[in-house]
Amino acid sequence: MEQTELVKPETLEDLIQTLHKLFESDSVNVEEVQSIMESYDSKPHEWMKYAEFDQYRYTRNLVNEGNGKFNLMILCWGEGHGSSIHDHTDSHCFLKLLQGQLKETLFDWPDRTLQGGMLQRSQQVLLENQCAYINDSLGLHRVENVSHTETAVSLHLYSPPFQTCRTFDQRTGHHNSVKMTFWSKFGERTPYVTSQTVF
Ligand SMILES: N[C@@H](CS(=O)O)C(=O)O
Ligand SMILES: [Fe+2]
Repeated sequence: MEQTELVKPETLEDLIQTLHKLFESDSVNVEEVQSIMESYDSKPHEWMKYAEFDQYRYTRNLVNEGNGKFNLMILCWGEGHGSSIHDHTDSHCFLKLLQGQLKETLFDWPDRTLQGGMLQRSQQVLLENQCAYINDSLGLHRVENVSHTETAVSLHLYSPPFQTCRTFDQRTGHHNSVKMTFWSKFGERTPYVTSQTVF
């Protein structure tokens, strides 16, 4: 895999332009994308306009559609908000902390002989500017803002983009397919739909 000459992105806009370049080719260099995302030092004034919080659950705010190659979005987590255990629909998933901390719990895929619930494999707490990576071949995850006093904001890149994923019941391993919605797109609130994903 050829290495692209990577300059540290000073602004969120620089990061987006660099990501467009990295995704021009059809093969994704995971290490390159992860390091370029990690190298951007979060500046709240650059992403504040996308940061919308909801009282009950984390919000997903679309920032850029990556020339169709990826979706870049900002997720805002109120105190104690967390996701279900879920997959990523065979896409690459990069998760960078812009503010606060998030706990990621990795799970093995449930198998038929599931006794005593899905196997929790590992946990990590992601700190500001750190970037994690997952894809379905690595497993499933649950992501939580476990703080009772601080919110968290994270930057996510999914390639290829996807609109549905599967959530898993930790006790039984049974899964449901869910549609994933955006709270806002490009800084504008999306119209409220009753079938908002409780994700
Ligand atoms: N993959 C989740 C967010 S996460 O942090 O797992 C989503 O796109 O809503
Ligand atoms: Fe996820």
